[in-house]
Amino acid sequence: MTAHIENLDIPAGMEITGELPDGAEKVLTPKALELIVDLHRKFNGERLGRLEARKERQAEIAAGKDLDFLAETAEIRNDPSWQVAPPAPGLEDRRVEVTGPTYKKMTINALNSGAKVWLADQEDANTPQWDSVIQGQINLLDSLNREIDFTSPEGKEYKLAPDDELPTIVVRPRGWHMPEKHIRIDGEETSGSLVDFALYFATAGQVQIEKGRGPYFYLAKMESHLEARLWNQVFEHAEDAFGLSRGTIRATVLIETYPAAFEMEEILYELREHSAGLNAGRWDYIFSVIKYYRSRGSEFLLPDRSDVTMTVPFMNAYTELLARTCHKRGAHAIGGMSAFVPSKDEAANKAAFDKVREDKSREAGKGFDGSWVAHPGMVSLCKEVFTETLGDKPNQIDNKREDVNVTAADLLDVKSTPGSMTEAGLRTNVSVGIQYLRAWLEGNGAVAINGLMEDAATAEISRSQVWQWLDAGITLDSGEKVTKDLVERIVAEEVAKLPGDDAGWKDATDTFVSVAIAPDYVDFLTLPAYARMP
Ligand SMILES: CC(=O)SCCNC(=O)CCNC(=O)[C@H](O)C(C)(C)COP(=O)(O)OP(=O)(O)OC[C@H]1O[C@@H](n2cnc3c(N)ncnc32)[C@H](O)[C@@H]1OP(=O)(O)O
Ligand SMILES: O=CC(=O)O
Repeated sequence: MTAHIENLDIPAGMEITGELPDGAEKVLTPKALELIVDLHRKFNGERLGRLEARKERQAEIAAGKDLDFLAETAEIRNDPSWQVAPPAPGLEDRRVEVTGPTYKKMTINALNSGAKVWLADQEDANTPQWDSVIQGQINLLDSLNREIDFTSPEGKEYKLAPDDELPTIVVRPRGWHMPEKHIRIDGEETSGSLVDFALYFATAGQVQIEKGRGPYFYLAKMESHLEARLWNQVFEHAEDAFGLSRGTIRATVLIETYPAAFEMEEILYELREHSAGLNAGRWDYIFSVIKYYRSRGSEFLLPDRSDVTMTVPFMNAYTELLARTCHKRGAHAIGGMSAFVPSKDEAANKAAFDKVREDKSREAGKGFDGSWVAHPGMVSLCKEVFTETLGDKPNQIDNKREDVNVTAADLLDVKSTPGSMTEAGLRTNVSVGIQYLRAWLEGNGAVAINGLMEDAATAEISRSQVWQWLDAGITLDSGEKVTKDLVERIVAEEVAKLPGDDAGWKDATDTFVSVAIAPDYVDFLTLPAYARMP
């Protein structure tokens, strides 16, 4: 690590703190830094306003109002005339998308995976550790310039496949809620979203344009079409600032919050010139369902995390509506993440592949145009399954799914979810949550635990479920009522089972307990965790 800050051309009003990795000047260019300043001054106030609006909506739900399709935007939904832009170059065929963080080795492995798209993640599979934020941008730029290679400590060499075999890169910046504490402007903390967007857009994004593709993004955790409008304004501003034509930037929006499921059409509409469709972000969606209805009693209590599958009524309804909405508007519908990853154990490996096959087949049958896998080992399987449905066609946007008629009541039908609330489920939530948080605090945003990919979204489910069960004082299958004492006892017992001494688990345990047991629900566990990060 070398501090290069004194060598950077830092615009007036900007302050950068924290050490920088070698090569940082390649991405912290004057144009990129000026864009960050510009975007911050123009849009940060609105971003903070949108975050306040989230709190107001949450308070309305807590007071008994239900989410519903918006009356004020009915005209947009009822207007059959509008469509989103046709797919941009490199985004026509998205039958398999591999996701993963932008660490150097994983960048090369993801790009060599044979997927059609790589979701280069600066969000849930990553941590906002300052070094990772900047190094990830360097890796993206270096890979486009074919200046990336890696040698493992064991001497294994990693090199990029030829250009025409590489997937299209789609970057997922941090969500609107995350700050970037190492860059301040006019004395104010900046937005992680705007920093990630601007650094990529101004550097690697411009190389993408030269190569005939573009700066493409996945937009995470949005809660309303007004948040999508804000992104659209950011895109227009950036395109104008760089003299680019409208629609050069493209964005696929993750529908992964409960309120956003009621505004899918409006979100497509707001971004229509920049839209590259929607994705069914299932894990964050479950987290958001718990978050929004956490205090609304037994109708909104979810059973064990493992019981909340894609076939339960409220999850089925949301994915049906997503496929229908996208295809009605000429947009791609992209499926979500099956969390099963390959295993060295033969039986577990077969079970993982069977589960992923089943999941991807169901999505292809619903009309999705492609889907996500968490691991390069699953790329061929997903490609094969979607090809069974798509054949040579790049997508199935022509499958309009006019048979789908999902109502607000269907989306809200949480009470029909079969399953039970068990002590084993509580223990898993505690153990997995703490193990994940330790990895996160040490700078690793995604890990495999018990054969499942765990990232920030799945950890949010675990800690939210503990909070909800405790708040509701539910009785477990064991006959025990969930109380603060019980959770604390289970935390101690589960930590004792983990390898190493308890001291090594202290930060993660404290963070978990602070969000799982606190009387006031914390909106994102990554916020207190980020506060613990240097
Ligand atoms: C809810 C959501 O938001 S989902 C999207 C966000 N989440 C993600 O993107 C998770 C992505 N997946 C991962 O990070 C990883 O697959 C993990 C952490 C779950 C498992 O990783 P590992 O424990 O390294 O798995 P494993 O040992 O089987 O990996 C085998 C090889 O594949 C590589 N690999 C595994 N997953 C990925 C990936 N997603 N991208 C690139 N390379 C990968 C590993 O680096 C390793 O490479 P090597 O053999 O050259 O050393
Ligand atoms: O971001 C994806 C999800 O499933 O959550």
